[in-house]
Amino acid sequence: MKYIVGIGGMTNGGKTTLTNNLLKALPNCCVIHQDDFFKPQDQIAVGEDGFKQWDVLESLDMEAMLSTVQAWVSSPRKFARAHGVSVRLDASDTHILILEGFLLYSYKPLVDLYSRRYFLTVPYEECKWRRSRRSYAVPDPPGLFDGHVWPMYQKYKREMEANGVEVVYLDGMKSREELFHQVLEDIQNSLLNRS
Ligand SMILES: Nc1ncnc2c1ncn2[C@@H]1O[C@H](COP(=O)(O)OP(=O)(O)O)[C@@H](O)[C@H]1O
Ligand SMILES: O=C(O)c1ccc[n+]([C@@H]2O[C@H](COP(=O)([O-])O)[C@@H](O)[C@H]2O)c1
Ligand SMILES: [Mg+2]
Repeated sequence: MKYIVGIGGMTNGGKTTLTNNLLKALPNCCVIHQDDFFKPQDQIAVGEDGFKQWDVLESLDMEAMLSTVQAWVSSPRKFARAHGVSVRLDASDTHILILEGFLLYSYKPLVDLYSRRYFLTVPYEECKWRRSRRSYAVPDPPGLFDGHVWPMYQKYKREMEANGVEVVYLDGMKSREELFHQVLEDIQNSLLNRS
């Protein structure tokens, strides 16, 4: 069985942290990080607001991300080997792929592939505070959060809801451990129901 999990939601909701914890616990589990598909800086549009438009779908090479997902779908075993993930020979023939990122459910060719879509959120103030403590490959210029990051998050979330994309919302204010156990248990139950 092939099982694709989305760990989506807002920037600094805790997606990467949760994903790394799940990867250690789930057998035959590979990961694809959406952040690895940002286009080079010189291809990022500058908006009327003067900000580089990092937080839009067009800043990501989603075709390349889709090809990577298709490579896993066509042979999870080969994909795992190529990415240094050990495949348990004794385990049942279940293969799991985690897709992790902030715009997972806005790209049409991917949206129906998920077996389960999670969506992490924290309140505005917490998100802004966590973000202010992060250092990205390209540092945030002053005002980026309120001028670009937050409005784009709201826009894509609205669109996702308007399109009726079904997600399981997760409260990113819970502890790392609580979130890990909640999602691990949910995935395990969902896998049992399918087998
Ligand atoms: N459950 C949590 N509670 C408090 N802080 C968290 C939690 N999960 C992650 N963090 C912290 O929040 C920041 C963003 O986490 P990260 O996993 O990188 O988020 P994302 O990938 O969604 O941007 C990091 O400093 C991380 O240590
Ligand atoms: O990773 C990069 O190269 C990169 C370059 C510029 C900006 N980012 C930021 O990365 C954010 C998404 O990652 P994350 O972990 O915060 O969800 C998004 O809000 C972007 O503004 C990321
Ligand atoms: Mg991240």
